[in-house]
Amino acid sequence: MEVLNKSKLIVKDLYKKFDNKDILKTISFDVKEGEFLSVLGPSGCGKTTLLRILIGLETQTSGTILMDGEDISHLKPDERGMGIIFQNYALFPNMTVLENVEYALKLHEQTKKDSRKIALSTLEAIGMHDQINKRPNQLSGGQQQRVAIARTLALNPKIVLLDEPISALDVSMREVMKKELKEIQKKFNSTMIFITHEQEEAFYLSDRIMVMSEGNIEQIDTPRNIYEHPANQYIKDFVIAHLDSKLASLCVCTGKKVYEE
Ligand SMILES: Nc1ncnc2c1ncn2[C@@H]1O[C@H](COP(=O)(O)OP(=O)(O)OP(=O)(O)O)[C@@H](O)[C@H]1O
Repeated sequence: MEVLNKSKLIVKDLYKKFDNKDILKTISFDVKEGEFLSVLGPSGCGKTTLLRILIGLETQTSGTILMDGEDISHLKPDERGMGIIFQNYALFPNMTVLENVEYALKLHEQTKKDSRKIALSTLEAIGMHDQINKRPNQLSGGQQQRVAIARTLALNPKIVLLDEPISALDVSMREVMKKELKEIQKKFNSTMIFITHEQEEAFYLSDRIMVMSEGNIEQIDTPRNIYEHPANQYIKDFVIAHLDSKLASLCVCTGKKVYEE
């Protein structure tokens, strides 16, 4: 594999088997500093397993994970400096928005003293500063997801992993969150790995997309290169045909391209 100096994360020969079944079939890839990488694939292709191994909730059968050049393969989740955002928000229902964001900051020695200040400035950056005294059940799904994002970003993680974070939202809110997520990533200059089975989401949000099937990487490239130069028949069927059928008429109507430049 081409090893790039600017890589934030390098995954080398990652292999995972469950019950004698190969789930990740010796995959290698890198993620660059500040990059938004989507992992796109159908249900069961190994996306969640990959994400759980990256964050340390699952152990790989073999292979190495390097962050900033350091081998983190066997570190505990809280030693890896990664943040994770789940589909179901996972907010504490009995805490206010501010308390939810402050909670984890108070647990860390480096951020304990300034926890309120950091929580408030992150909520402000994410546009939730006028909701800080509300509890999660007083917020819309999109607002709850923004609080979950603020809670993760407040800790200043080296990499943010997003596990289908907008899938649970209704269609119109998904469109809003897609745009917001892109703005938030630019504002915080975060390195993000985004898990999704939605082709349009991946094409809209990503600098690069890693398309997976059955534990293999089928193609990893920019949306434009994947669209214009699909690597194989699988990409043509799973990605291009889907985008063409869903978006072609829309693009003709709006004059937009399938991918953002
Ligand atoms: N703890 C486990 N024990 C045994 N098999 C597992 C375990 N976790 C996942 N698998 C299997 O690994 C394969 C990949 O699952 P994984 O959840 O990583 O896929 P996915 O692409 O994230 O799918 P989805 O989008 O449905 O979550 C599946 O066949 C699944 O049954």
